[in-house]
Amino acid sequence: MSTPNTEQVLAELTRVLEARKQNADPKSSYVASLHAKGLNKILEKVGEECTETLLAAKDAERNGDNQHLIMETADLWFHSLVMLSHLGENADAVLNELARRFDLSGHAEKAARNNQT
Ligand SMILES: N=c1c2ncn([C@@H]3O[C@H](COP(=O)(O)OP(=O)(O)OP(=O)(O)O)[C@@H](O)[C@H]3O)c2ncn1[C@@H]1O[C@H](COP(=O)(O)O)[C@@H](O)[C@H]1O
Repeated sequence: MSTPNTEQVLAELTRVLEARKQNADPKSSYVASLHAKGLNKILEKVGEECTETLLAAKDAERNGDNQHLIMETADLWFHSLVMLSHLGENADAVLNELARRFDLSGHAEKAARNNQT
């Protein structure tokens, strides 16, 4: 099987996450078990994975091996997608927001945000 592209991976994961949220038994599905435990548990996992990712990045800088960092970042992305799903959103909303920012400098975007407040 060829390596799936970014769009295919996010689309398939989004489909599976939605199906697990709707139909799955928390005893057999980790995703369903997170939804059953509620938002605070999901946020706890996002926070944990965020910290683990930061530590893995520092290790990667020290030892030149990015493999652990990639695993931790995958955990962080996955739990962030479960968080979005729990709140009725999905990866498309984030991808659309990133697409909206194409060709917009980070400095200009930040200035526009500050002018809104
Ligand atoms: N991508 C993932 C994925 N990444 C990480 N994880 C799980 O996330 C958990 C977090 O890791 P931890 O080491 O923090 O787990 P833990 O210590 O057991 O967790 P806690 O006791 O602290 O809650 C592990 O159980 C991982 O297996 C994932 N679980 C599921 N998926 C995807 O979601 C789909 C649906 O999963 P199920 O709902 O389990 O069928 C799967 O087919 C995958 O595509």
